[in-house]
Amino acid sequence: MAVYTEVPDEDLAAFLKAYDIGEAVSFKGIAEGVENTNYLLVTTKARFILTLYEKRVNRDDLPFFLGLLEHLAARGVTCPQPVAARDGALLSELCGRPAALVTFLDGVSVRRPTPRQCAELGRALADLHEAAKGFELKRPNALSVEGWRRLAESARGRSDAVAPGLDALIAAELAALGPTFEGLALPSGVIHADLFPNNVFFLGDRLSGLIDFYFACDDAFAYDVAICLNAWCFETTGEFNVTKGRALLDAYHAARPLSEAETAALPALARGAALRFMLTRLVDWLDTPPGALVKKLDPLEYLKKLRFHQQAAGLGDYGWRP
Ligand SMILES: Nc1ncnc2c1ncn2[C@@H]1O[C@H](COP(=O)(O)OP(=O)(O)OP(=O)(O)O)[C@@H](O)[C@H]1O
Ligand SMILES: N[C@@H](CCO)C(=O)O
Repeated sequence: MAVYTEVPDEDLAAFLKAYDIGEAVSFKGIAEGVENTNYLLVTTKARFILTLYEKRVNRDDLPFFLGLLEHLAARGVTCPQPVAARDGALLSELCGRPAALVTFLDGVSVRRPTPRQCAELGRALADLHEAAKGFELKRPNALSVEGWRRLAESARGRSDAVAPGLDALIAAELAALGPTFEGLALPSGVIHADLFPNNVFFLGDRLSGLIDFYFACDDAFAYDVAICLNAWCFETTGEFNVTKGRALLDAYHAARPLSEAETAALPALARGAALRFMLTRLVDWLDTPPGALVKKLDPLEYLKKLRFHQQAAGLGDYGWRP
């Protein structure tokens, strides 16, 4: 579930008065997602997604996210477009939360992507990196090394209950990866930073849209590639699928060639990306009260990926060469 905030009918009606989007025909909470509250709103004119921004989204970041969607849509990326109220505002307030309406995208997300779909994703990621160039707002990555250290601190003394030895492993990874990440000087710009299969829509094998830009930030493009390798190219059994990895990297590289420095950094970036998602999942796992109506994501899935990257000797283990 991700309906943290129930919107009473009268509040919705008052909210909609500010928009010129027709009369509401239906309004339903969307079960998927873990971060924000999302509703599907159908009006006499079109379908929309109404998002109420919850705990992890900082209100000050919303102009970045909504402005980015406008910038990308104007450059041919199929992503939700913010809908302005009559007074031109993209951001509003509903039930005490910041709220925005965006356009509805057609398509379905896939659970087990095929190599063909990994290739589509690779190309779309490269196009996204190119299209975001020139976006004037900046947002540092709050979940880079400093963020990992904060998460590790919050889990310290509790993580061994999730997996024996996890506290020590996290400390060792931070010591090994921290300086590497802080010293990276790779081509950077706006990255999505959470482009998991549930945030990508397909119509058949054709990628039809990208959603959920609420972790987007300025960071190394190759780090975004590494996040996607983790999210798209491992099997549910925990093995890295070299065919999917090759498909994703070939397609990305064809659209935005990776430099030598970027390719050399990929294994370390993938290891850092695995640590990042393991940590956010771990802290959510530890802090979510039993019985809370939210789907907890398994930190151990990312521990397995992290172990794969720890043992990888180089790009050869990913089955790819530029
Ligand atoms: N513009 C859109 N068009 C169509 N469906 C959408 C759109 N935005 C969101 N959805 C639907 O709502 C669901 C949740 O959205 P989203 O992924 O943005 O939520 P979230 O809480 O930020 O999730 P998470 O961070 O866990 O991925 C999506 O899986 C999708 O089904
Ligand atoms: N994509 C994230 C959750 C949403 O931010 C994960 O799978 O851990």
